[in-house]
Amino acid sequence: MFAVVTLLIKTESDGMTFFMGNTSSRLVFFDFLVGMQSFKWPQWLEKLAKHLLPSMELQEQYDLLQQEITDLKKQLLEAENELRITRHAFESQDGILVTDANNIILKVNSAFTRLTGYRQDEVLGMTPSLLKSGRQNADFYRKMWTELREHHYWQGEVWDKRKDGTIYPKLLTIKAITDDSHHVINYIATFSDVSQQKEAKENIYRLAFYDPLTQLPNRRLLMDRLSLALVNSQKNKSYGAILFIDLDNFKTLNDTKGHDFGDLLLMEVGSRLSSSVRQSDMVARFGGDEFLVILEDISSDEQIATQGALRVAEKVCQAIRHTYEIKGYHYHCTASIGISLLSGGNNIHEVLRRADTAMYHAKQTGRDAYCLFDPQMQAMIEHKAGLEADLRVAVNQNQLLLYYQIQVDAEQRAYGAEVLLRWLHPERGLVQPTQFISLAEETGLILPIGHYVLMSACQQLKAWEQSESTRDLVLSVNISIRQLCQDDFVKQIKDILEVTQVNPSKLKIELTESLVMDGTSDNAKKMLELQQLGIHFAMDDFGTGYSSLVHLKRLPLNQLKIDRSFVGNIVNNPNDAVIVRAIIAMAAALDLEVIAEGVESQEQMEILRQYGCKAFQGYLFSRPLPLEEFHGLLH
Ligand SMILES: Nc1nc2c(ncn2[C@@H]2O[C@@H]3COP(=O)(O)O[C@H]4[C@@H](O)[C@H](n5cnc6c(=O)[nH]c(N)nc65)O[C@@H]4COP(=O)(O)O[C@H]3[C@H]2O)c(=O)[nH]1
Repeated sequence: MFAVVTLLIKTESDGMTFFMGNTSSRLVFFDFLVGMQSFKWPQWLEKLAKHLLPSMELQEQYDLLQQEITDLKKQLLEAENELRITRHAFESQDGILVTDANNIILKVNSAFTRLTGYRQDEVLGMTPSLLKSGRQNADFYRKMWTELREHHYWQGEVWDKRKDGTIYPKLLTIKAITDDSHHVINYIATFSDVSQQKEAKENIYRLAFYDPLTQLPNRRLLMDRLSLALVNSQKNKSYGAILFIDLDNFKTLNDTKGHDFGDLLLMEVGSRLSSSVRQSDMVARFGGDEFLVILEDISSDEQIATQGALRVAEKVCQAIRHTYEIKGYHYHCTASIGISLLSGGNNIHEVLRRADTAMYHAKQTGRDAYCLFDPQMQAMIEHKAGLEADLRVAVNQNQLLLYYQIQVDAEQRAYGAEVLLRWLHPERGLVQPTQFISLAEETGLILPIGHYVLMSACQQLKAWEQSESTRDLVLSVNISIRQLCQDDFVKQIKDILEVTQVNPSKLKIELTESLVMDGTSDNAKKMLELQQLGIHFAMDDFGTGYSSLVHLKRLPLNQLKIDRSFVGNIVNNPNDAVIVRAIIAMAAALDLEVIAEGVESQEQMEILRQYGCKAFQGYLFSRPLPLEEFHGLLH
């Protein structure tokens, strides 16, 4: 019963070695070294059993063996499948590197070669450190190995170097393989090149946090950094500052030279700002033509911090002031800067509001200036905000009144009047236009106000047609450049003329010199169209702006209005007298009428008359009056 048989069978097809051992009981053991494919088990087993086993036991042993073999075949097929899966997995898209316990490379897959540039034969026997780029320090690797020792697993991003020297980021996973006694026998590292994902992520980040035009941090990133700066300021007990920078007259540049030109200027301003401050300071584009600089940790002394911030503001002003060369043009640009100190107690919106207020103040003081926030400014801003709210109500509640100031000829006969607006405020009383017109312009309220004035003036002209004494009067109406810039301005005037049925030649529109000169040729076209209807145009405050003859010739004007600052000095200041004389001569040469405003004395009138001036307006004849009083003046 105890027959010991050892068989060694080799198949030609698979090169398989197959041992069959002790068959004395049911014990049969097989040792498979390699998988096998086609083997006719039942036939050879039958033959084998016949030779080896006593006949009486033949059937029993045969059945047993057959069962064993069937199980074995099943296991073999399973192992074979697993092997196939492992082979496919090893040849995946991810690089795979297998080392022994000493980190010596045993095997790499073809993706490894594709990703690193190294063939298997070049790396066998080496350690993975040949892939190091040097971007991670020793501490990084120390932590990695600690984790591998403790958890047998590590994953992270690593910058490695390819065979050609290029450095790339990869996502690396390392697993330690252990034997039954928990000793590490291998390390398997899998990795993928994450350059593209990283690049995509960076692009998304750039889009979300950087301004695409200037490449500077945008408002969102700035707000993050500003809140951090406030936290740091509190922690370090030191003062920082923000500079709120707004370019002067940027809109005019954009309108006249086009957006391309404006974009190039913004890019250049951005780079000048960056080079005017320390690397650690942040320059951001806040929006449009507004930039913001955060200066952190200037000093723990408020006075010194203030001085520091003012010095930077001066430097920034200077940098912006240098001439720009854009598309072959030499362009001059300035900025208004508001400064607000950063200290721990403030909140982000408060700091921004203060800087904005100070910037506004810098603009008011004549631009190309910087200004440190002080609480009085706040009061001024609040007053302005109150005025603005009231002005909105004023438009709807008919608190705006038209006053009329007479205009006379050389014989002091009334030939017309200028309409001047007054605001009858329920609490403040009569408010002069100098106190609310620029606010109305800033807020856009000038559009409904201006329309109301024009409509009322035309209605008045129509009413004057009824009376002999007023029938021939011409009414001058001030127009803001914002009104003229409206696309439908011509239509608005035509509609008013249509509704009121007034003679257009009785209406004169007054425009300020500097504003018209700044405007686009579109404005000149609109003026021409209106002039063709019969409307007249006067240039107000003449002599105080650019006084460019070229522009003057291009505009469809009928009258120049000599500014009252020259008229006021005509008696005592020979320079002003010369200017007035020149204006009158020039108007004659250009075939334009001329009127002197602000005539307060007989002496002034005499001199003006001698110079050839034929029309006059001023307190000498009358102050601006309400309609009733103006009528009284005519009779
Ligand atoms: N010192 C002195 N001043 C004299 C004399 N004669 C007249 N004035 C003042 O000079 C200003 C002349 O108006 P402006 O140059 O068009 O300057 C106007 C005009 O630019 C603006 N404005 C007034 N009404 C309107 C309006 O309806 N629309 C627009 N857009 N602006 C207006 O407000 C400015 C100021 O208007 P007012 O305060 O009424 O001031 C008026 C008038 O009261 C004089 O002999 N001496």
